Amino acid sequence: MSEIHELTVAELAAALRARSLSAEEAARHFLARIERLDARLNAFITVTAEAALAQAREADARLARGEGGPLEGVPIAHKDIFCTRGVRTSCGSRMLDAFVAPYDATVVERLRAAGAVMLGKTNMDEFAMGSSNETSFYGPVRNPWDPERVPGGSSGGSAAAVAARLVPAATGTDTGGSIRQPAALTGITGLKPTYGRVSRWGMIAFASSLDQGGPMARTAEDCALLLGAMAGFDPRDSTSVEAEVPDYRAALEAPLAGLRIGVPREYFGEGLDPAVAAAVEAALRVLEAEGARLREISLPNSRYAVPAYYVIAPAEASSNLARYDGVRYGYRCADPRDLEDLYKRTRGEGFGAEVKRRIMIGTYTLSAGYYDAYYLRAQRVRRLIRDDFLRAFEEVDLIAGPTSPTPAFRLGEKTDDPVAMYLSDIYTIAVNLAGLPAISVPAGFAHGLPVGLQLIGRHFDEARLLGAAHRFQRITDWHRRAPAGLDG
Ligand SMILES: NC(=O)C[C@H](N)C(=O)O
Repeated sequence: MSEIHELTVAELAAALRARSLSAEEAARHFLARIERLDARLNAFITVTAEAALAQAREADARLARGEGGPLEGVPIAHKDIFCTRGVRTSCGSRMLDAFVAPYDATVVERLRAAGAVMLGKTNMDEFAMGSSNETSFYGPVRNPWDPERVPGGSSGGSAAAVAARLVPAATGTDTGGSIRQPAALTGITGLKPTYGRVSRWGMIAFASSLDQGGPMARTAEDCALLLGAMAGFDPRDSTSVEAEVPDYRAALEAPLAGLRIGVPREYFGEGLDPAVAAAVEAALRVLEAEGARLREISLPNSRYAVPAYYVIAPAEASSNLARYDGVRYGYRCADPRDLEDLYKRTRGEGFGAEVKRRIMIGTYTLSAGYYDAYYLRAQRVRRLIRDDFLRAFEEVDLIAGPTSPTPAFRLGEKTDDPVAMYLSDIYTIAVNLAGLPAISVPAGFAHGLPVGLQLIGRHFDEARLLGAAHRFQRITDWHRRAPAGLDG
């Protein structure tokens, strides 16, 4: 058997079920790796070693009785945006540095019920606002492929942990690209499900009409396994959809032959690194050689996606983050003079610069006199963007293009230029505005750094997305490449 940390979730689950490996052994192996390597990466905010070993022993007992769920004994990590009962849930912010969640998020509960063992909580941009993990109160995460570079964000800790084989899979959330962009920049696979597919209950809110949790792992097959456990209706989330959860794993072997793939002209324009374009084009040729039929399409409103998002997401954020007032829970400033002083200093000291910027933008665009000019117009643009996709999906089954316009950039490179940072999500944001599912799959290298191919599907067509990604991974080995130098 190969080294434990080289096994995929599917392989680990099979080895555990066959009892050629115990859940306790697996947990100890990954915990030791985290202990040895994470000081360099900063991928974890909290490691829950003792609880993990206790969960692993329970999994072993169930496996010994021939019981247990599909992920029984498989170690995972949760982005620190998911509430975990009795465990700090910081959302990457000083505001929640001391917050211990009183309950588990639905995603946490479901993965636990499927048998997964939680090793800890991963680092992230503060309140998921960022594309580089540099806005975290706990410091930046480093990219395992090059420690001078960012892993992407906001689920950068989950991405780095999976890429460095500190854990075989992790959860992430994606509001404008936060699963797919870090997956692309670290050479792993990440799926953003359809809005409403996965419950947002217990997932700390950033922009509620866009936020969606999803799996991050090395392979599409593993993402299928995780999504199967995470997805489904939840009466506690009014936006979760009452639609049956298909057997994603069973749908993996659907052939690529005959699949109609649209390639948007707008995704290959200005700002795209030519080396990234070359890798993505080569990946498209691979799909074509397998029988997929490529055709150029147009998504004419693409260029309005980033501006519309940066009106809508901050507006929702300013409303969601109003709850952090020093009264109910979270950070409270010392010795407030009166209520106003309590509010001002709590929020002034508890939030970082990027979060404050978004709260101010959102408050501005929602204020009387500006609401129609900004918020309402952005909502109309959102509809046009969604219509572009729906029209395209009358002619094609999937849409393919780059996930990110560049590979991983250097730490500090974009921190003084928010617009440059926001443009990292130029190909991912429209998908959230339209509520569609999309996956990023490793598709080669540019300047020695991983490149992601993005596949976008129709609403609730995750099975087809995962199938196409899986077939691609059967004939390529980009997803098997591991960053060098970590174990040296
Ligand atoms: N949360 C996300 O999906 C990331 C996006 N870059 C943002 O800062 O809003």
